[in-house]
Parts: sequence; structure tokens; C-alpha cells
Amino acid sequence: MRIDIVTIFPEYLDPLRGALLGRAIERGLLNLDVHDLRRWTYDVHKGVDDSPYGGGPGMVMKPQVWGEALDEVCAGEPPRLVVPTPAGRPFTQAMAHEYATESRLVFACGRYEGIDQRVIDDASTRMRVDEVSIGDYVLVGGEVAVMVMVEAVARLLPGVLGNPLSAEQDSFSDGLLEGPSYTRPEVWRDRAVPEVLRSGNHKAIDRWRRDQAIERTFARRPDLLAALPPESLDKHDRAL
Ligand SMILES: Oc1ccccc1-c1ccno1
Repeated sequence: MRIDIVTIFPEYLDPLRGALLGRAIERGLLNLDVHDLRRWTYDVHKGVDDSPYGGGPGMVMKPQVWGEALDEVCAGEPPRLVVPTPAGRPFTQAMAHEYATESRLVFACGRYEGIDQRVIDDASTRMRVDEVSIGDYVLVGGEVAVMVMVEAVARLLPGVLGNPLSAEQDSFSDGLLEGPSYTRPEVWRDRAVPEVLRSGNHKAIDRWRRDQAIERTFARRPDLLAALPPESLDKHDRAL
């Protein structure tokens, strides 16, 4: 997979080249290019924003600069363009899986009050464009949101995670939150690991883990339970 990121703060994305993703890049599982948007500015001040039509606070990123940048970065095989914005569609694990099947992703990091809408409208005539939010809060810019999405997608690429089962047993993989996890020691500050996990009875362990996942999801994310297909909960699940 090839990922391109356009930003006015390229150094913000440096952490993506460390640890797990850095190894994926070294192993050729992922190509990552970060581009400084100011490369496509055309005035002495390298301006990237201007005041909003209609008035209001803040500044809007200029369409000319973004248009030139995306023309060049998105050239060749049309990528899927992802534009992080608080006004976007919620980013989910299902979208991470969908993005992980793409051969090219381009992320446009907006700042200020966002990118002139005509940039998205123009790009949509040539490629699939998603305006995506990572949560119901406001950040200063899209760089953090891009790091979240790139990590969520890259870890799903074949060979990136040491154990592929980890991705298969993620929270949300079965529509539920993951239950609690434990490791040694068996007792810590007078708190013992649940006995079933030490029993060696894998049928009982699987049942206990599913019960914990359903109870946690019911308590913290009832919306996920409501979205489950009815057939995915058995009689025991419903009795919880
Ligand atoms: O708050 C933002 C500002 C710029 C770009 C993206 C965001 C955002 C907030 C939540 N998800 O994305």
C-alpha cells in the first residue's frame, strides 16, 4: 500500500516512521510519503489560507494551493482521498478494514477552519473522497487524525502485526468491545486473576470472555449492541 500525506507540518507525522510502522516501511509492506503543502504556494509569504467568505472567525485554506498539491500527489492511479474533519463521517474499524484493501490512500491535513469546499468537490470528479471524523471533538489540525487512521489501517496490512490473530480478535471485530485482559502474577495487591482463565477449560474460557465482552459493551456502548444483527446473539447472550 502507498500512503501520501499532505500537511503544512510534515514533521508532525515523523512518529509514523517509528516502531511497528517503521518496520513495515523497511519491509516494503507500506510506502509512506509526506508532502509539505507549502511546496505548492506561489507567493513570497508561502500563504496557504485566507479569510472566509461570509465572514466569521478563523481562516480557510486556499483552493489554488490545495488544488495544485492534489493534482500532483494524486497523479497516476487514482487514490482514495481522505480528508479528516470534525464534520466528517465517523471513522470506524470497519472503515479501517475497507481502507486496508486500497492500493493508494492520500490524506489531506486541513488546518484553521478547514479547506475550501471546492477542493473536495473538484477532487470528487476524479477520485473517491471521504470526509472523515475520528471523534466528536475539535482538534487544531488534521495531522493527529491522520496518524490515528494510518496506524489503524497499517496494522491490518498482511505481515505488519506479528500475530495476525491479534487483528482478528480486535475490539469491534465481532461488533463487541473486548473484555478485560490479565497476565502474571496470579495475585497482585490481593486481586486474583479470574479462576476460569487459569482452568485450562478453553470452552469455559471462550464463554467467559464472550460474556465479559457483552456485559462491557452493554455498559459502555449499548449502541454497538443495538447495531448487532439479531442472529449474532445466542440464547445465553440474551439471558445476560
Ligand atoms: O478537529 C479537526 C480539525 C482539523 C481536521 C480534523 C479534525 C477532526 C476532529 C475530529 N476528527 O477530525
